[in-house]
Amino acid sequence: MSRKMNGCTVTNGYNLENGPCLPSKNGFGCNNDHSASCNCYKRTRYMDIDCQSYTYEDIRETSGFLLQKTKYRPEIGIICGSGLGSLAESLTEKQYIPYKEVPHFPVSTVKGHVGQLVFGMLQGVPIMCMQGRFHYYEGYPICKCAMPVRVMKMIGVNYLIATNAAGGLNESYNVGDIVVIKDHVNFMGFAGVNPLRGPNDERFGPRFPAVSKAYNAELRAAALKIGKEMGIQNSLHEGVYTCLGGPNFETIAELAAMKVLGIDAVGMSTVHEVIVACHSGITVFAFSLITNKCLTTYDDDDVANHEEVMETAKNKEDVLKEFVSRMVQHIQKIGGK
Ligand SMILES: O=P(O)(O)O[C@H]1O[C@H](CO)[C@@H](O)[C@H]1O
Ligand code: HPA
Repeated sequence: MSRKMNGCTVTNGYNLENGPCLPSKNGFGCNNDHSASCNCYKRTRYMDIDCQSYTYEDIRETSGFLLQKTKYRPEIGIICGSGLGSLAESLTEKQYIPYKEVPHFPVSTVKGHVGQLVFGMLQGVPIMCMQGRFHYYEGYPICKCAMPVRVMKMIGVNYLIATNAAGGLNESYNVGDIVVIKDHVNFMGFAGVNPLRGPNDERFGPRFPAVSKAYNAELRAAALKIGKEMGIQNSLHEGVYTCLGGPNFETIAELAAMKVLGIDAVGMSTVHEVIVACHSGITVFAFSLITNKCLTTYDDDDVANHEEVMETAKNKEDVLKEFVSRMVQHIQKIGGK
């Protein structure tokens, strides 16, 4: 079926001459004629509709905009998971920048993800915090979900603290526990859904990055030590996380399969951010808050739901703020500013 979109004829979502026809970006990058001189054309001519990566220049435009807007020059970035936006509230001298004001940025559509950047100080350290992240199930291509990590890097961020809400599949986990992520299984990547898919611009990182050490060992060890100091060692674990496409929670059979594969915590985020961080040379620390137990038998009366996820996150707010704050202090000690 053909129709007109942004001045070009689109057939089943494609402008047959120039590749997918992107909506106007409010003057950023697209001049709407979709000719060879148009960034939309340049960005998409080699790619299919699911892989409209941002160019280096796009990311420079976004980071340039932010650097102009804020006096902060953070080396540490934090991504707040579902219901964990309050982590950003620990910052002092806060400056809020809504995503909708930032060129090229997606907007948040999920309950529990405010949709703004928060710049400020934590433990005397400048921080850039995402109060709201992007998930594949929202309809964004996976490279778009991970794009803010490239922006962080260009702003000067060298350490990423990625947080998420996750279901606990490991039977020893309880609701409210913290899992320091030591590794992930990229299920979506098995099917080719990877934020690095598409032409590689070496200025972002190498074509074939190693991700076997994605979750920094020194920071993981520090987190376990901090947990001990806080007296939460019995509810603190190290484990393997996986990201599924969502938005539905998992079936019993899917969970049974994942258990066999050694997965401890199940979510719908983080992996794409960590891959892009790793690609761009950012040191990663990530953890899950276990917001619900994965239900693995057919006779369970309960079912997973987002309200429970949000409620658990709210209940653990204070301990998580303390945990993150101590991690920031540690990172500053070992080299972050
Ligand atoms: O991973 P975060 O963003 O913390 O959110 C998790 O919680 C939501 C489901 O309740 C999903 O978005 C899942 O990914
Ligand atoms: N499954 C997937 N994602 C989640 C869950 C879950 O049980 N809890 C929070 N995010």
